[in-house]
Amino acid sequence: MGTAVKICGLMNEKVLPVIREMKPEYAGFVFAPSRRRVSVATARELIAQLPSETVPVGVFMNETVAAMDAAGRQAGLKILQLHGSESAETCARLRREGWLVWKAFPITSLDDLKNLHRYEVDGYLVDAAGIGGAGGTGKSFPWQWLVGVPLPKPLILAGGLRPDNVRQALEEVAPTVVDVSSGVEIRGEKSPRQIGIFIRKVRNTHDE
Ligand SMILES: O=C(O)c1ccccc1NCC(=O)[C@H](O)[C@H](O)COP(=O)(O)O
Repeated sequence: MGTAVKICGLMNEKVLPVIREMKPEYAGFVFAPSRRRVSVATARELIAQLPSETVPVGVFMNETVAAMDAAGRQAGLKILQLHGSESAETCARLRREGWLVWKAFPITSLDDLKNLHRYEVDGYLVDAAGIGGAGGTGKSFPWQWLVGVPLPKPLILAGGLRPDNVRQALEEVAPTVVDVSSGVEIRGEKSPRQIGIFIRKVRNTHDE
């Protein structure tokens, strides 16, 4: 199986044709404070139009279990991605409620990689560190830090990925999923063309 793709920060219907054509494995909806934040109602409308192959992921930062559970049910999410300082116990509670949980870890040094082992979750997302741990910065951390380090799986690589560097990331890190937001935007808006190019690069179906 090849590496899966998550296109994060979907906000409106303009991207739906390319999502329906390319069928990325995951689509992300940001509920955390962000310029990409969507309401539960908007997410619900977009999620209802995703192809069946694309799993909807909700991105939260430091929300209560009750708020995430309610938003997740209303919007029709399948995976909750926790991008703040949520504890291992918060993740465990959500899993007991039946949610699949991806925990995001901002990586600023090799030491940060030790945090992954403190959690038992369904995905370990390593990302560059934005303010308060926020993602969607378009910045990357040195992926070489991941090479040869035993890490729990599935591993989701995020932060500063673009169509022109994603093949290198795949070769160096071989993650389970690559997660992109800024790298498929033009002037702050998701670009259907860049989304298509990115997914083709990952699937190695682009013209060299
Ligand atoms: O995307 C955001 O604006 C965001 C805000 C707050 C917390 C998380 C956020 N995004 C999470 C993601 O999964 C992004 O895809 C990931 O951080 C990669 O972003 P980018 O470097 O822009 O590709």
